[in-house]
Amino acid sequence: MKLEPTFINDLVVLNPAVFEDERGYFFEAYNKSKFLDLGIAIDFVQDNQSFSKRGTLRGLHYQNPPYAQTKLIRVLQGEIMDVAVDLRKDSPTYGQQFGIVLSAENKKQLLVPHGFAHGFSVLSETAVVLYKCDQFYNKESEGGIRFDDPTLNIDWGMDLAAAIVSEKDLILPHFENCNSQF
Ligand SMILES: Cc1cn([C@H]2C[C@H](O)[C@@H](COP(=O)(O)OP(=O)(O)O[C@H]3O[C@H](C)C(=O)[C@H](O)[C@H]3O)O2)c(=O)[nH]c1=O
Repeated sequence: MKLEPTFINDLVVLNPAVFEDERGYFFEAYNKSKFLDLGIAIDFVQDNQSFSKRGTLRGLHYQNPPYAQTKLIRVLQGEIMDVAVDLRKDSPTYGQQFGIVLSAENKKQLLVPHGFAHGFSVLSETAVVLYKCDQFYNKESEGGIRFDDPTLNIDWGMDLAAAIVSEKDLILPHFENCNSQF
């Protein structure tokens, strides 16, 4: 497992050691001891999995403290544009975003710490996304930002006019009005 820092502190990409042979491949997606060796001391408590059709856009979501979540995101099938936005008010990269293509093919994982809004768009026919969380779901603490916020101007890698978005996500506030408490 190799850790690839990004320009945003604590937001990192993880690249697994993949063992391939004539049968296919094997890799350790999570190993607590190896994560500790990389300086990542996280106790995950919940695994989430979602299936989405091409053009689906989920997010941007976060949970406010004390239910803030670190998420370790990977793609089991298909390809997504995964995006995290830094909401930490004291961060030098506050309001800045990082996007990366995660796919079953590249096997990359994105570790999104507390203090970020997270979302993804589906670039393949379908996508199965699995993400580990270090805090349980808490609906009351949920917050979010519109995926098409003009200030963030996120490139989701797709035509937003055709985005498949939940009712809930269509009424999320803009960045400047979000209720983030980080
Ligand atoms: C997140 C979550 C949801 N639910 C229930 C609540 C709803 O009845 C149903 C669908 O939830 P929602 O529409 O919020 O699912 P997504 O839009 O995929 O939400 C996720 O989207 C982006 C990508 C994220 O990063 C968040 O982890 C998460 O908010 O599952 C649960 O029971 N447990 C959970 O942890």
